[in-house]
Amino acid sequence: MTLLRLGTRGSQLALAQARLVADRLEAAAPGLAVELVTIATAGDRDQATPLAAGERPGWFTTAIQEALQRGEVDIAVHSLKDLPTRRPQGLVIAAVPLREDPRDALVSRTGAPLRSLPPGAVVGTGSPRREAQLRELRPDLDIRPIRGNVETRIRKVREGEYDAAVVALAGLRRLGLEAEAAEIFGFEELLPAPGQGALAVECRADDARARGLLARIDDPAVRLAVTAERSFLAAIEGGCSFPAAAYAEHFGTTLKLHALVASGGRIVRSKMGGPAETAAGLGRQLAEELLQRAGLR
Ligand SMILES: NCc1[nH]cc(CCC(=O)O)c1CC(=O)O
Repeated sequence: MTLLRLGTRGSQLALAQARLVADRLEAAAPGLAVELVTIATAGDRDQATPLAAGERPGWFTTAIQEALQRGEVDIAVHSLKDLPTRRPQGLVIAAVPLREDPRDALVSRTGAPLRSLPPGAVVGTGSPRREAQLRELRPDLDIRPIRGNVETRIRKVREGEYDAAVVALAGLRRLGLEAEAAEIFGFEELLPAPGQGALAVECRADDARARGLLARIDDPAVRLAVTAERSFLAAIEGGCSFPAAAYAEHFGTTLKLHALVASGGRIVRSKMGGPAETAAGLGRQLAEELLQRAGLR
């Protein structure tokens, strides 16, 4: 019996995701036992500061990466969309094992979809990406910051602090709360964050044992899709600090990357197709096009 220590946040969603990865690893490597080690991140310690995605890179991941670098755990599981595009020293993303449905969902107090919320309804989201797209769909809404894990946000809606909130469908599904979704948004309405719904498993670059084990649960198709999305994000971050969204769809051996940037109350959208193995280039090219069209280059 050999042991692998897995570092994870302690939220219900993080633990559900960590168990998914642990189960896959144990199934792929008979005789392996995976032990979950919970680690509190800055985002877990501070539940009050309004959180703008992208404003605090590493808020949910850095403490776990540091434990990995110190050798306190052997692997780390993250929601890929929380992982900054800037890579830390000595760590690799050795598996992108599975992706849940990447779409965003609306949770509302009365069960009403977005179009049926009353004028001026209070909608919770701390994400500038979600806010920009919601404003285009419903300019009358009162969009307010919301913090806390998925269950907390649902509770704040139920208790009437908000009429509705937008959350990742992946989070609802993994918590067994899919029935809470009043609406699931199409990509043309609310394009997700790069990497949404996907998991990333990191280990130390020089840990051959962990790399070998993680290679067994890597999904190359998911990896290519999120590579396109993250290379888009990295190129946008180099050019501006505006909200961005991206999702890469698979069609056999080709990828179709949908992306948008929001700037000055305006959303600029585009899409681009290409062979899956050109994923990184596809992301960079689409970022360049959008930055130019948005007048940011
Ligand atoms: N930082 C929040 C966060 N990070 C990952 C998820 C959900 C799972 C995922 O998107 O992969 C969420 C919650 C949400 O966006 O509603």
